Amino acid sequence: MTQILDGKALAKTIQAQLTAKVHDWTPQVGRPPGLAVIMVGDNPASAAYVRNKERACDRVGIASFGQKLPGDTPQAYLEGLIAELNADERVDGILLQLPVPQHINDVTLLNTIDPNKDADGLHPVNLGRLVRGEPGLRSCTPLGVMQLLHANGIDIAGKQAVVIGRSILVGKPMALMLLEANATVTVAHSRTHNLSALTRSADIVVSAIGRSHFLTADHIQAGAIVVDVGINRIETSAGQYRLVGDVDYEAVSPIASAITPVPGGVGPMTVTMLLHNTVLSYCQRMPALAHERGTLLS
Ligand SMILES: Nc1nc(=O)c2c([nH]1)NC[C@@H]1CN(c3ccc(C(=O)N[C@@H](CCC(=O)O)C(=O)O)cc3)C=[N+]21
Ligand SMILES: [Mg+2]
Repeated sequence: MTQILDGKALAKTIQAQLTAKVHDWTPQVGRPPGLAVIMVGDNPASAAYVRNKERACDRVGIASFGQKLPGDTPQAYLEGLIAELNADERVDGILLQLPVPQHINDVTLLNTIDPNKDADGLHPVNLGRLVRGEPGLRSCTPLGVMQLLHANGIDIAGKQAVVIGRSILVGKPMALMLLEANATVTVAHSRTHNLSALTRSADIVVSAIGRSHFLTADHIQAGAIVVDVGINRIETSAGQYRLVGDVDYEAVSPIASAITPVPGGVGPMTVTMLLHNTVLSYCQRMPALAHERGTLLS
């Protein structure tokens, strides 16, 4: 029997734990944790994600300081806004929703976010902490994948893991987290030769490429663990949109020993780890909660 790695269910459990802690801590601190999501332009997929994130904040008791800005907002305005949010005591987490419009330099902006409020874990300081194996804020999607594997009792140490995709948001931090958990990690990407031979030798395959039905039965060895980070919208024959991952689920799931569905796998975990990072940052910034640090995901 293939184990379905149910991200929706785990997200619900972790969000309930976070809710209880936020409920206890808000009176102690005198304010709830706060998250500011900055969205520039009106990409409909981004708008849907941002709405999801705000609804999840509401459920958990995190205050939202969302900013939806027009697509022609100047770089200097965004730098000023981030400086304000860095200085705002009510804000524990800041996230710049990606992608941003062409005229915006996202790297420059991400580098101006206070590393201790960097809810996405994309600041060089937090990436450096991850490389060194130090505690810090970590990229939400790979952190969510690690939680999902851990909560389902999947042993990582000594396994061959192949991560497909090398983005700074997913592929690179994913490889580092698997390495930290003692996997033997290979990072594959669009220039990799003979990908299917490589993935067929893997015990764990994480796909983060963004192409629907890319990973087929030919790519997977029997008993492998398959994690699908892809979020692709495809048009159905009825003219509607359906969310699918990178993995041909029907073909791959009978071969795998464990697999994440899309939707309901990695996506809900990403949102939950964003909430987690915001609460972690709150905990680390508030002296009243000093004794609680390190208890969050245990
Ligand atoms: N700075 C930044 N950080 C991000 O973490 C970030 C980003 N920019 N830009 C876009 C991607 C995408 N992303 C998702 C979050 C939740 C779901 C999610 O909740 N998915 C649900 C379904 C959602 C639906 O039905 O539309 C699921 O898979 O079950 C998906 C994708 C975060 N991203
Ligand atoms: Mg890539």
